[in-house]
Amino acid sequence: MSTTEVVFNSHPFLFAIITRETIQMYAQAIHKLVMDIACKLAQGMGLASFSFEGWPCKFRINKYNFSPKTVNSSGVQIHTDSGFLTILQEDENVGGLEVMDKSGTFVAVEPLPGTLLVNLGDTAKVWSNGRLCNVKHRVVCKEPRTRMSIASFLLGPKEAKVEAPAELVDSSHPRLYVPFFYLDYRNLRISKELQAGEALDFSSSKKMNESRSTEGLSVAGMSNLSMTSDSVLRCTSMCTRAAEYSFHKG
Ligand SMILES: O=C(O)CCC(=O)C(=O)O
Ligand SMILES: [Fe+2]
Repeated sequence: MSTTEVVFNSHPFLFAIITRETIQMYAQAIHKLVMDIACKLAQGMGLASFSFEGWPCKFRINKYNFSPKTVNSSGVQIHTDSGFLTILQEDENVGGLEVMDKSGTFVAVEPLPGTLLVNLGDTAKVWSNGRLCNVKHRVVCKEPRTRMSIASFLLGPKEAKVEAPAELVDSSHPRLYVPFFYLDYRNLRISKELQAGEALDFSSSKKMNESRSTEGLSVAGMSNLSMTSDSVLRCTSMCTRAAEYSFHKG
């Protein structure tokens, strides 16, 4: 049976309170859940045999150093997640997460102990040819208390391009996005400071046709960009990445 290999990158203080075994168990359980949900989404779109095996996952522990001075300011600025799907384990006591609804209004997500929150990212929108929606969200400091959250991400494929499977493309659903490599897309979001899904325009088939450009637009937009940490842009000094773990089936 394969195991989940966990690559650690942790703040030293965490090891005092969380053991390696606990982290490994969490990673295994959340990996299974992430894959189950992704497969069910694919099944729901008639793609029962689509496999997300090998798509990288990671989870991150966020620590928000909220204080009386930071009330009403931004903990994490508006963004979409770049990957396929995210499972959020919110702080059970301290709220602050807000998601944007269809009308563009931010709605607060109140803490609900014992629950997990699932949201979809840019990769899901491209992969589903626009059927699944990426969700804009942010974190605002509501009260002067330290806030912790765990965000687990199913990212995009490493070797293959992000693209809608042929079954989701036909004459009434033309391909909305020119296929691209996930890492190129993440780098583009960072370098252009377009963290709320706008970077998808660089791969939009419609925009490319309008500008009578070809695939070159995505290549020009997405190549030769160096990789940096996307926490640099999204997080304020209030939010630190206390730990990050990458995991995959090995
Ligand atoms: O801390 C939260 O509730 C949200 C974190 C988040 O949106 C992210 O890490 O992408
Ligand atoms: Fe997020």
